[in-house]
Amino acid sequence: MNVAAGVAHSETLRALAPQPQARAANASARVALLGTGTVGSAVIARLAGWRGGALDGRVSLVHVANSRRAAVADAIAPEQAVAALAESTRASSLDEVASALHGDGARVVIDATASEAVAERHAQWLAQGIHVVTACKIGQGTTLARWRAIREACAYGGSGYGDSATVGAGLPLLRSLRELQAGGDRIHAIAGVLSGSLAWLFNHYDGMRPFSALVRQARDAGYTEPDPRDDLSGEDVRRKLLILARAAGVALDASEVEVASLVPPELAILSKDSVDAALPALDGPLRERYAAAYKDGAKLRFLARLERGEDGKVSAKVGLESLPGDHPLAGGAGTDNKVAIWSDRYRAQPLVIQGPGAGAEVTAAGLLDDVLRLIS
Ligand SMILES: NC(=O)C1=CN([C@@H]2O[C@H](COP(=O)(O)OP(=O)(O)OC[C@H]3O[C@@H](n4cnc5c(N)ncnc54)[C@H](O)[C@@H]3O)[C@@H](O)[C@H]2O)C=CC1
Ligand SMILES: N[C@@H](CC=O)C(=O)O
Repeated sequence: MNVAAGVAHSETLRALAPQPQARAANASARVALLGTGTVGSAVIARLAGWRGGALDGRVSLVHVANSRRAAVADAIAPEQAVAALAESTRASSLDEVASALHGDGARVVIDATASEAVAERHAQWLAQGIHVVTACKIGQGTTLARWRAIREACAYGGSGYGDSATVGAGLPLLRSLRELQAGGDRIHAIAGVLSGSLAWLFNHYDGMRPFSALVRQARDAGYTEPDPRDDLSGEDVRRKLLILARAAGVALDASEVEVASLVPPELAILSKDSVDAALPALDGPLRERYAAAYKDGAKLRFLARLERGEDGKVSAKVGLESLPGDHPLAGGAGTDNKVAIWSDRYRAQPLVIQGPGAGAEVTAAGLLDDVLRLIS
């Protein structure tokens, strides 16, 4: 187990980095938005809502793309972005993002996709001095090599990585972990509900309505991943736990997280298009889990746990647990994430952070907060 790998040679890299291009102080930041689905559309709507207010003019949308098309212009009015994209005949190409951003002002890519191909580019953009703000966890929450490449590219390019939306949909989780450590604390343990969709499902499931019907409802409300099996399998929570662990100084590998999936094998093997019809495969096993918990007066909660012993040994696991009804982590409503953090100063009573952990609007707000922080 590697602990506290951190950013070994970031200082050296920063010294070698090209000086960021001088940019006009009053220029709007140039922003490329990748993804116009649930989260990307909410980013566009929030930008449109800035019109006429204090934040008007802080950013210019210069590139808006989904997986098929892109609209590129010197300033795309957010109100026109959806129509501009629909009318565009330009094919979406990740190769064109950096050139579209060229010009005065800070440059930012907002990743509102769930795309491996986009995540693979994060480090390249960062190394070019382009800030990356992401809702997608595939950048920092998969391999250690990619996580390290992102850290090193930030140091090299003098750029920033906005990741608040990757865990807790913008809740001040990563920020708090970083601030505790900046103040000299060592993080001892983290435990809690990290999935907004699974929180919503287990807050609503009463053993009567089929669990699969609730999964469809959570998907339609925009809480699940594009493929809800990414939530139900625990993979999304594993990624979030990896992001938290790495931010807490634990260079955890994905294989070191024990994951108990809720997806039965017959559902796991299907193509994405066949998933909806097969969701009822979830119903029987979850009815049984619910009945057993109910008999004991317990509540089902999908939890992530990370513990670091004094000797540096780390254990990490993700899965459904049956908690006593009055357990502190059993509380919350809707899509609430609820996360307890133990550190040097919070030894006996943890710091607890709770709030909505999924949904387009909170996620878009988290992304744009990061953009504003990075360009100011
Ligand atoms: N829905 C939520 O509550 C939250 C979602 N997230 C993350 O936000 C991301 C987006 O989620 P949704 O909006 O729900 O997904 P979605 O499936 O609604 O939208 C994804 C968008 O990405 C686009 N896309 C895919 N590949 C692309 C490429 N190469 N270039 C440009 N665009 C590309 C698609 O065309 C689509 O417009 C995911 O990574 C998810 O984990 C994070 C926090 C909360
Ligand atoms: N699908 C995710 C969305 C936010 O990251 C979740 O359910 O938490």
